[in-house]
Amino acid sequence: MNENLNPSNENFSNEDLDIERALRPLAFEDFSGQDQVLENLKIFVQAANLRNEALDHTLFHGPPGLGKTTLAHILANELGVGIKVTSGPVLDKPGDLAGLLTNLDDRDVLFIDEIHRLSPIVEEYLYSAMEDYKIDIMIESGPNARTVQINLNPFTLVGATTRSGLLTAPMRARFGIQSRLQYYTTELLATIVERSAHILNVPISLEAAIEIAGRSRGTPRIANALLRRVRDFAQIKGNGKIDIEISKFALKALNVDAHGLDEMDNKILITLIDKFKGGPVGITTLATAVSESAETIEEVYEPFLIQQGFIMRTPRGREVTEAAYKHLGRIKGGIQGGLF
Ligand SMILES: Nc1ncnc2c1ncn2[C@@H]1O[C@H](COP(=O)(O)OP(=O)(O)OP(=O)(O)O)[C@@H](O)[C@H]1O
Ligand SMILES: [Mg+2]
Repeated sequence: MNENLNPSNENFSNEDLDIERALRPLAFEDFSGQDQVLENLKIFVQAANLRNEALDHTLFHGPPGLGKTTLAHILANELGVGIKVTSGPVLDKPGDLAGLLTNLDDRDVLFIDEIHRLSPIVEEYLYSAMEDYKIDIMIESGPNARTVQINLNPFTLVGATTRSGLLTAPMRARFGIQSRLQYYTTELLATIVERSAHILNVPISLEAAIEIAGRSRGTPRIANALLRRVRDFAQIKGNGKIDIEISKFALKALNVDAHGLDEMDNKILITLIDKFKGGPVGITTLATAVSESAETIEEVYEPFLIQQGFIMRTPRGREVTEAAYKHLGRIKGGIQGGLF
């Protein structure tokens, strides 16, 4: 799993990751939001269960912390099967993959996180496993070396990626089900915060849940992380209950952006304003200016900035909006927009 590699949770401790696991929904019923995705998955799972077949290979893509790993585990639970978990960078030899594949029981889920980071040899090896549930295995070595074909149990590959643009076309084509996860609304995140508070056994007011939700960058993982930090403040500085006052106090002390924007979000907006007079500017130029890859900006950062109305995509490139100037306390056509 890539829990330590993505921008939204790099500062989390091990304890945080344990709690994150405890807060993870285990069934369709506990999972809020992503309605369209969920409706479809429920039907596909029901049909697969009815026919006693493996679910079609399923790809989840979308920004970090929106529920891809969670959904992979939910799928296995709802199919009533086992799950084996690995990730693209870990699987560096076809032999590793063969070991996993031959140990799958009928209809099991194999979850490959960061599937865009599979090595080309491993990826190619996966193709026949996905398509025909067959793999070639090399036995013996030297002059007696030969390959034998092994039949696998029918299984479901669940892939997750934050960077679907980096998936090869043949890989993508082998997923019968492909779902893109979207950012969550504040209302939805507030219900997730309330559910998590309930699990953590800490009382919270609706107003406080909404306040925390609104600063969570549309992302359940961030909402849960903020909730845990606010809970610390409530226990040490307050009376243990999370109300709006202690929430505001804690979020201010934590230096959380009013919209939950992270460092890179703000860097992108500030760069657009200060270096490019607010744009429009091409994505590659912008990417170079903020030292990030164009694909990451397009897939991880930009969708949220667009959804929040801070950036517009125009035919000539990316442009900041009035709201971005306001958010950063800048004046449009300020110093940089003057004479020069
Ligand atoms: N719809 C949801 N309802 C409740 N909690 C959720 C939901 N989606 C995600 N979460 C919570 O957010 C946390 C992060 O979700 P998850 O690990 O599934 O994200 P991810 O998309 O796999 O992220 P990454 O790309 O970083 O791997 C989970 O531990 C879970 O508690
Ligand atoms: Mg994940």
